[in-house]
Amino acid sequence: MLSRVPEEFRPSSSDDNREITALSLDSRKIETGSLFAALPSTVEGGPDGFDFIPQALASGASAVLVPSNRDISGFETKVTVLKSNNPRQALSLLAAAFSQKQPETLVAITGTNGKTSIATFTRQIWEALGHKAASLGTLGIYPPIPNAPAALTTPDSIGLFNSLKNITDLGYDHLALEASSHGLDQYRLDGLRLKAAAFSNLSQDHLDYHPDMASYLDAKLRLFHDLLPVGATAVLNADMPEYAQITKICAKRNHHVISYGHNPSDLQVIKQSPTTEGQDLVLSLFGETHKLTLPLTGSFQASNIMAAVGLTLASGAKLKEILPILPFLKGVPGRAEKIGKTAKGGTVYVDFAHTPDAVETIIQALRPHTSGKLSIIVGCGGDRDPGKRPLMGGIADKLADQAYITDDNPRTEDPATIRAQAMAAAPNAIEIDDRRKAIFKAVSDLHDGDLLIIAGKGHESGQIVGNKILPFDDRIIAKEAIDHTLETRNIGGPDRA
Ligand SMILES: CC(=O)N[C@H]1[C@@H](OP(=O)(O)OP(=O)(O)OC[C@H]2O[C@@H](n3ccc(=O)[nH]c3=O)[C@H](O)[C@@H]2O)O[C@H](CO)[C@@H](O)[C@@H]1O[C@H](C)C(=O)N[C@@H](C)C(=O)N[C@H](CCC(=O)O)C(=O)O
Ligand SMILES: Nc1ncnc2c1ncn2[C@@H]1O[C@H](COP(=O)(O)OP(=O)(O)OP(=O)(O)O)[C@@H](O)[C@H]1O
Ligand SMILES: N[C@H](CCC[C@H](N)C(=O)O)C(=O)O
Ligand SMILES: [Mg+2]
Repeated sequence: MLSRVPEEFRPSSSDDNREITALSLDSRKIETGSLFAALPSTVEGGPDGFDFIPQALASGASAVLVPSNRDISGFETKVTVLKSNNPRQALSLLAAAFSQKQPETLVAITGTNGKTSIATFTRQIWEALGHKAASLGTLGIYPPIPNAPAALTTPDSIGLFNSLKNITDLGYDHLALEASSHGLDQYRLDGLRLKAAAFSNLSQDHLDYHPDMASYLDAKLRLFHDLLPVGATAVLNADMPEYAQITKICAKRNHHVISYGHNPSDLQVIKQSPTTEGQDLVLSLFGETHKLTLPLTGSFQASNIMAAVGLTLASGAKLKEILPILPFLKGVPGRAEKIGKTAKGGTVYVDFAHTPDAVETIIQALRPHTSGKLSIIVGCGGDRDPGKRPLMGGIADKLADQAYITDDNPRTEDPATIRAQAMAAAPNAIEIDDRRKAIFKAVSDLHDGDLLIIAGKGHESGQIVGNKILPFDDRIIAKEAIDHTLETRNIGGPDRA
């Protein structure tokens, strides 16, 4: 019988004694005895999973999940048929039922920027408190585990719930995961048993997928509307223009709200003073003043840390236990990560800013650490929101002393066209097609006290060109470029440095 299938999805005929052994949403990856979820594409004109049912059956599928409105007369007698008005959501609930196990303390973070940072800091705080904790998102699963799904920030529901089981089986009972807007919109996370959820901020991204900013926000709000259980904790950025709107949803769901930010809030950043190694903070935490030294560069990291404090409080930790941990937090790979100094004394950072707001944020965050000029390398991803390109180019050009426009991940688009769209709003920028050349040029242009931000790819270890991923790591190339300045100095003598 379909023992692991929740009652609501079982077919009405009860003489079905086939067991479903696994789930799949891809007809090319069917194992014998599995259920094939025949999902319509999320993109207009994309392939329809329904058309691949014959292929799935030929590969040994013993059941299919189909949209309720589809005509199944062709294969009804050959196979168990499950129907749903919302097959993507049904698949997630099935995946949750199949995997069963989830870490006891599970929190999710949504927002345009900051999800990875907040998930990482949350994990670090839990670890320091002695919990076996993990994070899941753009950086994959950390600590790494076998058979982790690759590539997406929020994996597909089958991969996600399978990972939650594996994480739990390995003894991790605390997990912070990233909830992307695609993931929420495609119901990849339905079925999570969340203790808390955070919303970091909203700014333009992904308008290639969401029709407009309102739909983008709606996708993110699903986390609070639909997924965070009644009575659980919502950690909300009080600086967001949408803050009042989100708190209304939370009030309806009887969520306990912990607010954070620079505006009056439970976890309020009152003052930030940049230091050579990070920043000094004055905080008002539930009305009490605290001073804190953070070893992290970038004013935005203070907000991300307050969000992580909110999430760890929501999971039962006490403020007095959390505060002593904060001065020892480590930076997040590829986020405002300092790479080194050139022979002439310029400093190089790598950052994952790939939205207009993040480009602005990182320039403003690192400006106080520059005694000379600040330059930035910016590129824009192909097959992603083209509306971001002139905005990113324009902000870089306006706010930095020198912007360099180069390639990011062109994917299947023409890189020259992408660069031209960014250059259109960046009259003073220098265009260099090859990213490696751009890094070498920008690094060699640095003088004493200057600072360079290499933005867009952060931790990424490859460059996606067409359908290939070519090895490329900004941090490695930046080191090579820095070393080149040091070698050139050694060869030419100090007077040429
Ligand atoms: C645009 C998008 O989000 N697409 C996601 C969506 O794919 P889809 O269902 O639309 O796929 P499709 O190719 O149109 O095919 C339709 C169906 O037919 C099936 N099919 C297709 C061909 C075949 O031979 N056999 C077969 O069964 C497919 O498996 C699929 O179920 O559902 C799939 C399963 O969950 C995802 O893997 C896929 O992510 C693609 C690969 C992707 O690149 N997504 C990116 C944009 C994404 O999700 N990014 C977010 C944002 C990160 C951030 O915050 O910045 C993320 O969470 O990573
Ligand atoms: N709180 C914040 N406010 C504004 N910008 C931020 C904030 N936190 C991080 N950033 C910027 O966004 C970049 C990406 O940060 P992070 O990886 O934490 O975000 P993310 O939401 O996980 O991104 P993605 O959507 O790609 O998963 C950082 O490198 C930084 O430039
Ligand atoms: N999670 C982000 C990553 C973008 C990284 C950037 N390097 C790009 O390729 O645009 C996205 O899928 O939009
Ligand atoms: Mg992320």
